[in-house]
Amino acid sequence: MKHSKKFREIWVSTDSHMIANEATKCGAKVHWRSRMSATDTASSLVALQDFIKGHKEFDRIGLIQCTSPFLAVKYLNEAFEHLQQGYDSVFSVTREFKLRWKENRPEKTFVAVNFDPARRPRRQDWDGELVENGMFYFTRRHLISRGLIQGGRIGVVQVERKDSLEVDNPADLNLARYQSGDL
Ligand SMILES: CC(=O)N[C@H]1[C@H]([C@H](O)[C@H](O)CO)O[C@](O)(C(=O)O)C[C@@H]1O
Repeated sequence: MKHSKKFREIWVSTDSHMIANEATKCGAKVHWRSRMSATDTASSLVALQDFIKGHKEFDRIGLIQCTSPFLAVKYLNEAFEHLQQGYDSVFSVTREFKLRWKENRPEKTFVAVNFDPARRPRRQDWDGELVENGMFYFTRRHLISRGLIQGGRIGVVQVERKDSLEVDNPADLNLARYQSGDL
């Protein structure tokens, strides 16, 4: 984020003194989360709503999730270009080539969701699908106030598969360590 030199201010939203200390050491400002937005089940939207309540000065806000360790400046630069072109919200996605199936209950039968089994696509013949990878979300204050992270004119930044890992459990953390050469 710092290396992109595009942010007016960088804030870390937390209720932890340890994280706040680290943030300050790195030159970020600290937003102390309200109790309601610092629970295990609070969504990012709730955290954003909590942030804008205390910071009326920002119209555009970028939420960078620390669970995406392979964030790169090139992706942020692309997001900024989109914002300059007039997009209201821009978020990160990865192109996936997954054939998805849905379970019918209670019959326990299955139907294809995103392809026709009679005409199974090959990756090479298919554009695939854009899937959120949780790396970042740029948005506007008025959208957050309305309970939206994505809205208005919506744009995306495509992140390479190798950079799109999201850490959600200990196995992901091991993978991230392995990928970054820490293991
Ligand atoms: C901005 C946003 O909505 N963040 C949400 C993310 C993203 O949906 C996910 O990272 C996309 O891959 O998921 C959670 O962490 C989750 O479900 O555990 C909840 C969090 O509120």
